[in-house]
Amino acid sequence: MNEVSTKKQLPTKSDRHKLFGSVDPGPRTKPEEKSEMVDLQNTKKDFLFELDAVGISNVKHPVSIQSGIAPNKQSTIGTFYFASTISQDSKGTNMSRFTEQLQSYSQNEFEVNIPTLKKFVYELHTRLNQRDAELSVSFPWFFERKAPYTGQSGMNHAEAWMDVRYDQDTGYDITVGLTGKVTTLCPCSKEISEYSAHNQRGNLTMEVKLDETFDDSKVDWKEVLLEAAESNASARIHPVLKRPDEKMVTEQAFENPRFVEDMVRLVAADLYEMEFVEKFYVECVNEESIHLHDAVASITYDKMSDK
Ligand SMILES: Nc1nc2c(ncn2[C@@H]2O[C@H](COP(=O)(O)OP(=O)(O)OP(=O)(O)O)[C@@H](O)[C@H]2O)c(=O)[nH]1
Repeated sequence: MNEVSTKKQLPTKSDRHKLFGSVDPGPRTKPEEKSEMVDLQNTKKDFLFELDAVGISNVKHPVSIQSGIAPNKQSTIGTFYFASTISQDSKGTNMSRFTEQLQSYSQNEFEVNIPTLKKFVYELHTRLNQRDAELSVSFPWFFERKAPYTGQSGMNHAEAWMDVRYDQDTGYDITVGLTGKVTTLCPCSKEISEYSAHNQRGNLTMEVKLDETFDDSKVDWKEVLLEAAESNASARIHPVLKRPDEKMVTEQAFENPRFVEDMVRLVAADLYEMEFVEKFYVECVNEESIHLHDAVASITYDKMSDK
């Protein structure tokens, strides 16, 4: 017996598009050459207010970073924000210039470090014809971590970011930050219980304004901030722990109980002692294991005015 073919005979692709609502192009009345197009963005009038910032955000781009901890050079994904102020008499910024500028840095691997980002924002302010320009980039930073007893290693990561501004009147302003995770063991629980103590994963966020002499080819600020968080915690977090390691971190956490307030104050003290830090913000958010909610504490401190 012959098989009956059941294959559908479909309309052509262009007929299918029409079937689903596509229409032929209408008459063309507006110019297609750039030189003849209206340039709304560059209209000059009194537009009522100057704006603090106009730009683009959530721009993903591959970048490379240097790290004080292995792997010392790594590729990662940067999420960028670019902006500048605009004057009261400018209708809009030229948004294509932000991504044009980014593309000009991507020809060779875009290594995000302080000198490169300073050069980037300086050129951006010139390209935009504005008195300032700002760039923020955040990225996952990976670092090798060895287990405390067996030395078995694995890869941890933290979220890091850099914010670099240039203003032709005031110069550069550089802020860096990091959110790292730590173990915290509750001091209250330890104190009141016959045995054990609940503990949680703490998210430590530090943001610092760097002084202008800071040289990121000599000091890795990511490593320094991570150490400030971890060295003050109940215990560090590890990707690989064998039993002798687990025993060590469990006992270490019990020997070093911390409230969120303790974490913030201890990390603040470390940042206060760092010569290259001018201002800082520290926040600890503990994902409580005995609650559905988190415990939080934070501090903002300006070392220049000592408050
Ligand atoms: N200012 C402004 N631009 C927008 C907005 N939304 C989209 N655009 C952008 O407008 C851009 C095109 O404008 P411009 O960058 O000024 O283009 P252009 O005038 O050809 O650029 P230049 O040659 O550098 O002057 C596109 O990249 C769009 O992303 C908005 O809300 N405000």
